[in-house]
Formats: sequence, C-alpha cells, structure tokens
Amino acid sequence: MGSLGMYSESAVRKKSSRGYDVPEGVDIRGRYDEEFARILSKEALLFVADLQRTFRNHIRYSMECRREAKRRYNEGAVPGFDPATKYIRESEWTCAPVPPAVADRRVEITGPVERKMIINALNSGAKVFMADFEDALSPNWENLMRGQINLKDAVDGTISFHDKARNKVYKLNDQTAKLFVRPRGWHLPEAHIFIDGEPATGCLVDFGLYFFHNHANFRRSQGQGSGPFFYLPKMEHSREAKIWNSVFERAEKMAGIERGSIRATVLIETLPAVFQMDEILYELRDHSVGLNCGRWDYIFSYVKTFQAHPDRLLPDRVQVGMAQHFMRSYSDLLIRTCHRRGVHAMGGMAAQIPIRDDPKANEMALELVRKDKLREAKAGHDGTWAAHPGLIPACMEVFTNNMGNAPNQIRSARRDDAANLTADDLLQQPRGVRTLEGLRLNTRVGIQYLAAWLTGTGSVPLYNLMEDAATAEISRVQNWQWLKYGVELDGDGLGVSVNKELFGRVVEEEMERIEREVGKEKFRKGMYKEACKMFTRQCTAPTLDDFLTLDAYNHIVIHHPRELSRL
Ligand SMILES: CC(=O)SCCNC(=O)CCNC(=O)[C@H](O)C(C)(C)COP(=O)(O)OP(=O)(O)OC[C@H]1O[C@@H](n2cnc3c(N)ncnc32)[C@H](O)[C@@H]1OP(=O)(O)O
Ligand SMILES: O=CC(=O)O
Ligand SMILES: [Mg+2]
Repeated sequence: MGSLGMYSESAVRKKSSRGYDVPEGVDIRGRYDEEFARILSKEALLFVADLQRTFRNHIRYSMECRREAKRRYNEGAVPGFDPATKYIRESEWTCAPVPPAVADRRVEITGPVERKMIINALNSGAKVFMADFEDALSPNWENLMRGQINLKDAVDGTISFHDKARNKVYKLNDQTAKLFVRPRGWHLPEAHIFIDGEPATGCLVDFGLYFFHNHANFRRSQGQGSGPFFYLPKMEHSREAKIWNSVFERAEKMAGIERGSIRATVLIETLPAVFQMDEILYELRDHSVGLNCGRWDYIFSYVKTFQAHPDRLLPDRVQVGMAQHFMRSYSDLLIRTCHRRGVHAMGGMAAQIPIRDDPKANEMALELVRKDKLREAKAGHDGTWAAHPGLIPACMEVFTNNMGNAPNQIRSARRDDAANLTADDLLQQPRGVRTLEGLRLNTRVGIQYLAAWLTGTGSVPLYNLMEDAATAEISRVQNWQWLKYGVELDGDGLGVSVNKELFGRVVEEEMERIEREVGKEKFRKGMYKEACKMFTRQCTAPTLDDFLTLDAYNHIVIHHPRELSRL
C-alpha cells in the first residue's frame, strides 16, 4: 500500500461520489460496485489525482506538439532526426543495468486484462505476459475495473476462475511469466473519472491504480526487488517519454521505493518515434528496459503521418510486412540503438493464430510465425511477442536455437552496420499492388472489429488472424487514403479506381457477407450496423480522424445515473 505522507490533510477529505468515497475534486461517474470500490479507494484516487494535477499541463502541451507536427507533415514536411538532439544520438551513454528478473524475455505473450486469459497467459510458458489496457482492450468501465481487480489478484497470487460451462477451474502454476502492464496511450481520456471537472487521462488511471495497489507485492513476489514493469504505447516524441519518467519518479517517491525501481519498455510504433529512439531511451535511461517494434501501429502511423502525401500510398495491407525495406530498416535500427544503450530490443507480433479445424492451414500459419521469428532472432532481437499460447513453443524454439543459454543478445548482436541507415531508408514507400479484395478485406475486418469493440471485446480472431485496435486502424486509414486520392486498384488489371460509389457498394456487399458468416441472429443482436456507420463515416471523412477509438469511445461511456455522454 502507498503512503499518504506527501498529501495534505484537507486533500484527503471524504466526499460522496455516487457511492464511492472520493477525495476533493474527484468524481466517479461509472457504475458503483463494491468490488470496484476496493480498487477506487480514497487513497488510490488521491494518488491518481495527484498525477493528473502534476502532469496535466505537460500532457496538454505534448498533445499540442503532436497537432503542430501533424500540421507540418500535412504541409509537406517529413519526419527526420532532430539536429538539436544530435549530441544524445552521438554521445556514449547507457541505460541502467537490466534487472535480473527480466534479463530473459525471449517470448512474451500479450492479451487483454480478462480474468481467464490472465491466468492462461501467466501459465503459458512465456517469459513475460504483457497485460493490455490498450490495443487488445475495449476500455469500458467494467473491463477497466475488472481488469484492475484481476491484476491485483494475479499479483497477490490468489487469482482463480471457474468456467461453469466446462466445470473447469483455472489457477496459477508455481512457475509463471513476469507481468508487464500496458496502460492506454496519452491521447485517451477516462470519462468515468473526472478530476477537477475534467475527464482523467486514461493512462494515468491505468498506471496509477495498478501501481498503487500492487507495487509492494509485485516487488516481493515477481520483481526480485525491482519493478513493477510496464510497456508504454504510441508515443511520438521523447518529450512524452520524459513525462512518463517524471510520473515514475513521483510514483517511486510516493511508494518510498528506490528511484529506478519501475522499468518500462517503450513501443516504437509511430513513424515520428523511430527518429527519437535514442532520445526516448535517454529520457527513460534510469527506468528503461528497452524498446519494442510495435509493427502494426507503426504501419498505421506511416499512413497517418503521410495522410497528405499522395506519393506515399500503401499497397494492400497484407503486403506490408517486415520484408518491406522501411520495416526492416526500422527493426534493424531499433536493435542497434537498444544494444548500444544496453537494453532489450524486442520484436513484434506475427498476426497468425492457431487454426484448430484445419491441420494443413494450421501448419502453414505456424510456419509463417516461425519464419517471422527466425528473421527477428537472426537480426538480433532479444525476444518476441506471441498472441496466443499455442504459438509459444514455436517462438521459444526459434529464439532458443539462436540464443542458446544466453538470456538475450544485448552484447552479442551489436548491429553496428545499422548505424548507416538513413531517413530515406526509414521512410521508403512500401512496394506492392492495390486490389479490390484489399478494399473488401479492410472493410469486412474494420466493421467486425469495431462491432466487437463496441460490445466490450478488444481483440478478436478474424479470418485466422488476430485483430486488435492497431490492425483495425490500418484497415481504416488505408480505406480513407485510397478514397481520398481515388487510387487505381492496379493489382486487378481492370483500371478501376476507388471512389465513394464503389466504396458504398463494397460496404453493402461486405455487410451482407458478414451477416451470412456470423448468422442472422448474432448479426441482429450485435452492433454491426452501428459499427458500419461509424467505420464508413471515418473512411469517407474529409479529414482523417486521429484514432478510430476516440469517436467510438463516446459510445461506450456510460455515466450513472444512466446517461450516454459525449466528450
Ligand atoms: C498489435 C498489438 O498490439 S498485439 C498485442 C495486443 N493484442 C493481443 O494481445 C491479442 C491477444 N490474443 C487474443 O486476444 C486471442 O488470442 C484472440 C482473440 C486473437 C483469439 O482468442 P480465442 O478465439 O479465444 O482463441 P482460442 O479459442 O484458440 O483460445 C484457446 C485458449 O487459449 C486462450 N488464449 C488465447 N489467446 C490468449 C492470450 N493471448 N493469452 C492468454 N490466453 C489466451 C483462450 O483463453 C483459450 O483458453 P481455454 O482453452 O482455457 O478456454
Ligand atoms: O502494439 C503493438 C503494435 O504492433 O501496434
Ligand atoms: Mg500498438
């Protein structure tokens, strides 16, 4: 438990907020629940409110800088290395030593903070489990609060789950994966918790509540004296990493633990951030355990950054893989940067998942995963991500064959050759063709994903692939880009160009197909029509929405007394 020593007495005064006991200035607008109230204790909320008050202006400024950068890119500029921080890139320094508890991260499983999945992931045989409040989670009130309860039970070691339908009880094994938690990105508000009349910042709620309730037990049971551990998503600039560093320092002070205890891996998953990798590590150098290639959001970010650059259009989504020059360059430079600074360079997610009812297709999917992991291990990555427990043995085998007994390749794979990579390498337009099937698949997947998200599920299997917020974003922005520039579907050889009329027909036909595939009953009961409306609006809007989930979020905010809120 944290101490309240750093807060004044008056700030702890109780005030009733729809059933919850809250400190001054905090208003809980989500449903009251006794279990939630244990997470939303007055002390924990005070900690979250303190983070919000301390950092809100820094966050606001950073988001304003993102808008300013977007304006520049939209006027024709391209991202590049910042001359002002050349000294950071060129000087020799290293991050704090990697804590022994997480030296070996050769396979990491990811998944939403759902109770059964947390147990399965911790028991999966992976070295790390990244519990996700971000790409894999629909951040409705129930998911967020239950997620916090589940994580607390997991850290306490008491988590269990009874699947009544199968009469199966889930419990933790003796040996479990190390827990990392990924809070939401800086851009997402938490509209069920108001602080001083404004929605709280989503990631400060996720981080604050988890840290407050778990830091002590985590360090004892999991961290061998260090931790807790985090993954930090979707940053665009080192100034955002600097805020996280300050958040960590403040949390460590509140908890009375040593500075540098908290450790985080930053996902490099926006195009501007690839030019800031040294700077991001530098800001977090006492709190870093590396960088990760968040390849799916990275592709999304490529389209978003170049939304006003018709000379940089993408081919079909399925063709934008790690073999493309810009993706390979990004992974190589990330490895070189991390190893030079003494931390892990983590690989990314292959989207394939096991295909239960078709052994041949399953073997082909597994082979694609093996190939992807082999490329990562040989390139020098220290570990990788798996979306499903069924993929762990294959990923483990590839990394173990390449790394042997060493826990990582930080010292052995320097990749100094990657120092020659230039901005042109990192920005090179991907090669390939565009097809009507590409447009159809984007539409079919985007709508089904959004329909799932609106009903509380943030990661889904679609057409034998894992789909989450990052992969769905690619579908959305690619459709938008093709519509905006009326691109020719050059892979079909028919000379057809994408326009609103064609897209309208595709939407109609794909909705019919979805109804056939999921069945009339599920289609009627689900949120496919709402998702279709939302997805269509976003694909055809004159200006590109920054995030699919920002507009969609308004539809999952439920305030009590019951009312639907628009932010
Ligand atoms: C771009 C990025 O950000 S990637 C990171 C974010 N994305 C993710 O984390 C996605 C994680 N993966 C998943 O959510 C799931 O694997 C899905 C949705 C893709 C597929 O899930 P399902 O359809 O339930 O898979 P399936 O039916 O094969 O599951 C079999 C078992 O494995 C479990 N399982 C599947 N994936 C996971 C996981 N990632 N973690 C833990 N357990 C899992 C299921 O709970 C199920 O358990 P059970 O047999 O005890 O009931
Ligand atoms: O978060 C991971 C990604 O690929 O996006
Ligand atoms: Mg991502």
